[in-house]
Amino acid sequence: MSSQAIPRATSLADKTWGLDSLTQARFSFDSKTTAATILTVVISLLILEQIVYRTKKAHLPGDKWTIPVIGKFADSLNPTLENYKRQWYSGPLSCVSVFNIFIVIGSSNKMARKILNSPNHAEPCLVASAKKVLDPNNWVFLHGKVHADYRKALNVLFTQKALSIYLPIQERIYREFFKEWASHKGSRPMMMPMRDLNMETSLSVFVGDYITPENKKLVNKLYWDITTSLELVNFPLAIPGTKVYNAVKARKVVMKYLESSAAQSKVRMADMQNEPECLLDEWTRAMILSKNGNSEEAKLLSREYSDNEIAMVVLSFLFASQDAMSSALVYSFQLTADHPEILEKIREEQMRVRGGDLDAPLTLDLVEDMVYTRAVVKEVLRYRPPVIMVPYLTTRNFPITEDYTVPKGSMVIPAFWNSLHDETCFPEPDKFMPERWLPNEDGSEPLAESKPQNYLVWGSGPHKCIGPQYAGMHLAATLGTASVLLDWEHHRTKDSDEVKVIAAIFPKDEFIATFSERASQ
Ligand code: HEM
Repeated sequence: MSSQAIPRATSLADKTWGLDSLTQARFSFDSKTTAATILTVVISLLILEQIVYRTKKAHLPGDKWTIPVIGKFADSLNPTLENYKRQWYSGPLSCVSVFNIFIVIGSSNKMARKILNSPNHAEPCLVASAKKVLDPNNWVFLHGKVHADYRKALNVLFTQKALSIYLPIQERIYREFFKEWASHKGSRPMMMPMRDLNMETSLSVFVGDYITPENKKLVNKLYWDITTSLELVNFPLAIPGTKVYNAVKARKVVMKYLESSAAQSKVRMADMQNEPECLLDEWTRAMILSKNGNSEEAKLLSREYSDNEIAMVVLSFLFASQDAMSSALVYSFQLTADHPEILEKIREEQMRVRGGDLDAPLTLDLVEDMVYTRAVVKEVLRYRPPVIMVPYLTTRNFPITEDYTVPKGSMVIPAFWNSLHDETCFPEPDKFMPERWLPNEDGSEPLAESKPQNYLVWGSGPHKCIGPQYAGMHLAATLGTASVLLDWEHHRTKDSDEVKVIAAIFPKDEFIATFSERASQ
């Protein structure tokens, strides 16, 4: 090897140390020594990496050694439910390392809730790339009182009054999409068409007509770049060509549309003659009305939220809801196709609550009456929870149990699967059984409701999901309406029961199905 990389002082003209003699030092290059030095440094770093990993791991289950530098990166590129389950059932706490990020997973109900409810020790980081992708200033990264105040102000967007404005918008979109699904010749993977239905519904509910139909399509397309970049661990640098780079670019464009919508809504709602027609309108009107109010909520709302702040909230709603809702929708249709007797019961209930009138507009009361359909939705979310875990980051050493402290700067991940498959309240947990959510014959609460702390579908603690009412209404209304308008057939493949993870979980074959209008129509 001829390259001479590291200059080494090999002799001095005289043996006295000083600036003069130093400048006279003759440097020569010794390639063997250079190679040896590099090798020593590399080996030392690799040994150090293992020592640090072993020290952090302590007695937790997990690999004894970590793969140098990349750790379990290969697994995180191709996550499978089987691999995850192996990890979750290896102990209430277990660990892995990916790109030298030390990750502790809390899979028992106690550990998962402890992580979610310890805001002084851990805060959500969503996924490693989330701050870059969503903008570090996004409200979801706030903490403590500022965050709690923000949430209180946002509650106005999910009141019964607000939800009743959203429902007709949703129903109009379902019916349009169902027509398209039924007119499609032959079977196809339904994950993307169902994602499109969700995106169209979310955008129309959130920003109404402030974004044109063409631009909604563009936002939908751009948002896919955001979704695919939100892997648990991504290539760490946002350099051109990487998913994170594309996602940041997409977010900037999406934000422009959302900011413009917020500005238009403020103007339209300032005129009291105009009625609120979407979530943005609910917010901007509430801001105007609360200017003179004295309640705590009025004070929180009366602050002037900028177009940028409002747009970031809507972006966070899209981020938080889009993939989880698409996952829930896909599994709702797949599981009901695989269990025709359950679909039949949904149909019976839908015909009953709608009084046989399939054109009657949906109302919140009607959705409330759909007891069985809502039990199906609850079971879909338990059986295939869209969000299987939520990454948090420790902000200081976190003594999570008496004998283990998660080091500061580690990722700490509550995993929900074990809680939702706990046979003490969900007997035969791997069976899809909506009946488990219905009251017992004597009217008492079913066993499934006996440990509400186990139902971690929406998380827990200060960052618990803000949209369960909206999500539950959307899922029951979509499935219920589809059940009376459509027939659908699932074309099962060997991958139908396998799971892939794209932020949320989906059937690996993306649910291949055929839809047709119901013969009785
Ligand atoms: C089936 C649908 C959904 C599921 C399974 C789901 C699940 C979750 C989970 C597990 C979390 C993390 C909770 C935690 O850290 O403790 C979360 C947070 C959140 N979700 Fe949802 N979600 C859904 C739909 C929605 C919808 C429709 C919206 C808004 C319209 C929404 C808005 C949010 C927001 C804003 C947060 C962050 C809250 C905060 O940091 O304070 N989600 N969701």
